[in-house]
This record gives sequence, C-alpha cells and structure tokens, in this order.
Amino acid sequence: MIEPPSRTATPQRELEPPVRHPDAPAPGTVLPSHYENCVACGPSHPTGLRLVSTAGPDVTITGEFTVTRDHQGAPGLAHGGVLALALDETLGGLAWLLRKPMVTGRLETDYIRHVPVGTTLSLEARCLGFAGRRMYAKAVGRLSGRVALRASAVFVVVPPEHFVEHGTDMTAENVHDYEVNP
Ligand SMILES: CCCCCCCCCCCCCCCC(=O)SCCNC(=O)CCNC(=O)[C@H](O)C(C)(C)COP(=O)(O)OP(=O)(O)OC[C@H]1O[C@@H](n2cnc3c(N)ncnc32)[C@H](O)[C@@H]1OP(=O)(O)O
Repeated sequence: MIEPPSRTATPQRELEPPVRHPDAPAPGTVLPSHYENCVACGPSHPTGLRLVSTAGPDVTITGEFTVTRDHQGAPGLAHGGVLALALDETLGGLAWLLRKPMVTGRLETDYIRHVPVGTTLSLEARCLGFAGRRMYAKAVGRLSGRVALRASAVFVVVPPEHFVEHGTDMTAENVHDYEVNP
C-alpha cells in the first residue's frame, strides 16, 4: 500500500514557523516529569528510562538518559525500541515550549551507532514548524559527542480531552492542570 504523503515525517509544503509560547519555561529549566509513571520520564516507574529533559533556546529540548541493564535488547546493548522511546519523549517535550497538547503520529528513526549499557545518551529535539495540526520535528542522540541516532517525527495536536476520553485517571478538571501548573 502506498502511504499518503501527508503521513511522512518530511514536510510536503512550507511550514508555519514554530513560536515559543510566552509562558514556556526559560531556557535551562529542567522540565518536570509529565506523569510519574511514564516509562520514559516517570520517577516512580521501576525500570523506566528516568529521562531528564531541559528547555533549550527557541523551540528546542535537550534530554539525557543513562542506559541500564533494564534497557537491553542484546546483552550489553540498548534495545532499539527503548532508544525510539527516548527520542519520542524528547520530541514530545517540545509541547512544554509550544504549550499545545500533542501525540506522536509518526516517528522515523535511524540507528547509526550501537548504544551500550552504562553509557549516557544526550538527546536534542528541534521543532521545524506546523502544517495545520501537524507538528514536524527532528531529534538527534549522541554518545560522547558522536551521533548515534537520528529521528524525524510528526506530532498531531489534540484537545486535552483526548487524554480524558482515551486514558485513565485524567478528568475534565485535572487535564487542564498542565496548562496552568506544568
Ligand atoms: C498545554 C500543554 C502543555 C503540555 C505539557 C505536557 C508535556 C508532555 C510531554 C509529553 C511527552 C510524551 C511524548 C510521548 C508522546 C506519545 O507517545 S503519544 C502516544 C502515541 N501516539 C498515539 O497514541 C496517537 C494515536 N493516534 C491517534 O490518537 C489519532 O490517530 C491522532 C494522531 C490523534 C489523529 O487523529 P484525529 O485527531 O482524528 O486527526 P486526523 O483528522 O486523523 O488527523 C489530523 C491531521 O494529522 C495528520 N495525521 C494523523 N495521523 C498522522 C500520522 N500517524 N502521521 C502523520 N500525520 C498524521 C492527518 O493527516 C491530518 O492532517 P491534515 O489533513 O489536517 O493536514
């Protein structure tokens, strides 16, 4: 089946430039976990990545996570799906700067170098812009400065009610906490 071009993570037309929200956390601010049980950033998740993200300048995010034995695919090496998770979370962190709830629609990942247990991956995500509800972004993961991963993604802006309707524990009242008290 041929995919519609609108699904690829390569923009098919000129994008509206991203605008950093006036209430976005200042560059250098360490972002809180958006959900304590999140497998990527949650401090309460027993085997999660504990990924820590920081607001960057413009519409950029940096992130770090240390690969442990809980994240292996082959012995001593990070699982590719776990690495995609780290990229997804860092890209998703752009929502803090845009102040728009969004979900991953598409994540295209290039695995360039293996990522051993015990190493710390440095991640960087950058918003390219918008086409309607679609947000296009790119991310890179580095090990000691050397590029190990690259990703291109499309996130789709959703109403906060998306999380009430489809998830658990979110109510019409508390879902808006993100907007007033991130
Ligand atoms: C106030 C804020 C503070 C925020 C502070 C919190 C910070 C928080 C940090 C979180 C960090 C977590 C980062 C992990 C983020 C996940 O992992 S999210 C979980 C994984 N993703 C999902 O579960 C999404 C599942 N998919 C869906 O729910 C639905 O398909 C979607 C994506 C909402 C779209 O459905 P829909 O709303 O009915 O929209 P639809 O009309 O189909 O599409 C709208 C547009 O998007 C495009 N589109 C739809 N799907 C796709 C796709 N897969 N690929 C490309 N384009 C697509 C369509 O082509 C359409 O484009 P236009 O024709 O309008 O130009």
